[in-house]
Amino acid sequence: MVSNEEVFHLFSMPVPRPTEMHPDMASFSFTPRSIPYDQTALAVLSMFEDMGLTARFRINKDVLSRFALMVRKGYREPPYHNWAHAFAVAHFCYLMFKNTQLLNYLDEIELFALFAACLCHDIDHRGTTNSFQVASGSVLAALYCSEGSVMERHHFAQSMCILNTEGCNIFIDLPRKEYEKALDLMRDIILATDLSHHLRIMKDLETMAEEGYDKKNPRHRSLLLFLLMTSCDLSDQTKNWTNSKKIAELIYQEFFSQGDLEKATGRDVQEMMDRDRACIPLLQIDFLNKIALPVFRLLAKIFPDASEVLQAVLSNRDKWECLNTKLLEMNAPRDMTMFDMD
Ligand SMILES: Cc1nc2ccc(C(=O)NCC(C)C)cc2n2c(-c3cc(OC(C)(C)C)ccc3Cl)nnc12
Ligand SMILES: [Mg+2]
Ligand SMILES: [Zn+2]
Repeated sequence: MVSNEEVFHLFSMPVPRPTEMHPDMASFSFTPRSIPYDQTALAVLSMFEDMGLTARFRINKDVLSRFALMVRKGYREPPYHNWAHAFAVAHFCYLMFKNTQLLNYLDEIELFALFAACLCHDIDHRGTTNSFQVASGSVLAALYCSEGSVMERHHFAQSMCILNTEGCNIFIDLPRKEYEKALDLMRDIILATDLSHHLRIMKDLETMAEEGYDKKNPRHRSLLLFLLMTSCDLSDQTKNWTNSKKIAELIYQEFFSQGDLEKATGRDVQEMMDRDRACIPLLQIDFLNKIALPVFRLLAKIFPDASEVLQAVLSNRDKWECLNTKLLEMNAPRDMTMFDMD
């Protein structure tokens, strides 16, 4: 639980507009990681307000403050899957609202659920993968491995715990039907952040983009929410090269720590988790080409106003190609030491 002083301090402050917090907070090039940790809870309130969600759903300000502080507190501090990631993910959802006609595609309850899911989608992450949970026989695997998406089920369960905590339920004043819809959406959207779920629906996403989004088609509405969630989850790749390179550093710190654990327990290690074998530029080129770029190509096709983010990801992919070529020419080791290169 968060202290009453913390909550009072937050909800007693007048909520600034996002652009009063940072002049370019509503532009795609803005890096949300530049907002200091202790301003992020206020920034969450500010984005809720600016999207009209607080008014539309009569969200009580002290409930929203308690919710934001509880969610932030629900994150651990692994190198990548921490609160800064969740905040950056939610910020991209806000950017889509500010820079595209998002509410021509989704209705407000879907936006509300998507934004809340962005904030909660990795809560209590330990910096290890689903397969590591199963292989190490963790408590979470014992709880969820029969259904799959072990971590994502845990993230949703943790989110429900917060919503069921006294004074923290931001959906509480919704009529019953909207309340149930919001929680169903939260669940489906958080479960959709499992990479294997995303790979399973890629064909359907491409078909939807080909046919053209049809907001009367419930399947299209679900697919669009999943695409938006994945875009938000990958949005660090839509920023400048410095940000992109920094994120890779954090992700491989997490991956290599898992690899070290797997080596220590005599289990075989994937190359991308093995600090002695991984070639980070090649792995990033592969991930951007196979996973990130297809996502942002689809996003740009459905939301032409978001085309600039696709350009940014292409530019980052090209930077990794240049770096890889340079390292090959220098016949240099392509490990973490490469991070002090520009
Ligand atoms: C910069 C960047 N490099 C990555 C390199 C590799 C991988 C990875 O898991 N490779 C496994 C093989 C089987 C593909 C993920 C990476 N990654 C993610 C990410 C995305 C996730 O899932 C969604 C959002 C649904 C795609 C889930 C977890 C993570 Cl960490 N976010 N940023 C990155
Ligand atoms: Mg996740
Ligand atoms: Zn995530």
